[in-house]
Amino acid sequence: MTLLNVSHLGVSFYSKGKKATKAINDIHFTVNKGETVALIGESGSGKSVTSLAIMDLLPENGRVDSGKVLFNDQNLHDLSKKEIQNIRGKQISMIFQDAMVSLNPTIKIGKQIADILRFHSIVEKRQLTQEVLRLLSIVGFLNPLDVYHQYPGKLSGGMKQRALIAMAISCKPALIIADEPTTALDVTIQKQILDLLNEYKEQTNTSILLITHDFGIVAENADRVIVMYNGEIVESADVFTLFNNPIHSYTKGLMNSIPKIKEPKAFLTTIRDSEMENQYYGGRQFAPNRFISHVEYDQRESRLIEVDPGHFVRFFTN
Ligand SMILES: Nc1ncnc2c1ncn2[C@@H]1O[C@H](COP(=O)(O)OP(=O)(O)OP(=O)(O)O)[C@@H](O)[C@H]1O
Repeated sequence: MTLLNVSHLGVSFYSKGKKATKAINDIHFTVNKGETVALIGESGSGKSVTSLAIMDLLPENGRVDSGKVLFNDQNLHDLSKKEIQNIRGKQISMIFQDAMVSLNPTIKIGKQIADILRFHSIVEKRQLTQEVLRLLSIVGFLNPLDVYHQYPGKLSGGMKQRALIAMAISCKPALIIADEPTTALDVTIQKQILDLLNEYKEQTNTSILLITHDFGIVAENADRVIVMYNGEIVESADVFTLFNNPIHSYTKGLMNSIPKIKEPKAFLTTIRDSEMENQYYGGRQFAPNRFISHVEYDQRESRLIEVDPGHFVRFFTN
């Protein structure tokens, strides 16, 4: 059952005296109930702008110039400020990479979680503390009372992410948008945090939109994958299909740039031009690709074409 339906979403940024710049174009995907969908792409590909546009949280100079975001069949962009505020945090919550952006350093953890519960009237006042302690223990704190009375600055990176997850799940949201939730953490803690999110998802049938640049994280956590490049979706499929049969040359290049333990480091993180050379599939030319100039690209049309059931690839159509 579809929970989130993003259709033909486009966002541009405007700055005085300059031409508007398109950050994302024709973004089109769904998230079903209980599903984890990963948005993956290099830095600047438009992952964060997509999630901010969904939540109506774009910076002032950013504007949605096309498309719709249906959440439970309701277009979020038709709602008043107050209505969308009620959905944010309660039905859709966000976890960001940098916990200190979301946690107020001057307020104790327990009060910050209690404030959310109070804002959305989730439990009665006399049950607030008990509920906060319950949430802190769900996210793995063995000493919830100590954490309740801590300021965020006293917690390690992993503990801060746990506290953020406690905040994110406090209102039992239907959808969690996790934007690089573990990028700042070391690998062991990263796994613990993602396992925690997955466990919660399994138990509650919550949906997750996971934003990452890490194919390893995608392989272990996502049901479906959307590959973004230069503000557009270039390929999307279920995780098994994408890993076993990537089609777009950009997806292949991105996969080959995953660090391999035995290769020298200098070789690892760039997508080699040779991997982008095969520009055609079944007689159709991939769009976009780095062998085509901006000018030519602007003059041509492209769209996602379903090459196999549920497997979409972007090709030029003219
Ligand atoms: N406030 C802004 N003003 C102008 N352009 C912006 C603004 N925020 C983002 N952009 C542009 O939108 C495009 C997409 O950026 P976005 O942050 O979504 O990329 P990303 O894939 O999330 O990258 P990262 O992984 O580095 O966060 C980029 O070209 C970026 O320069």
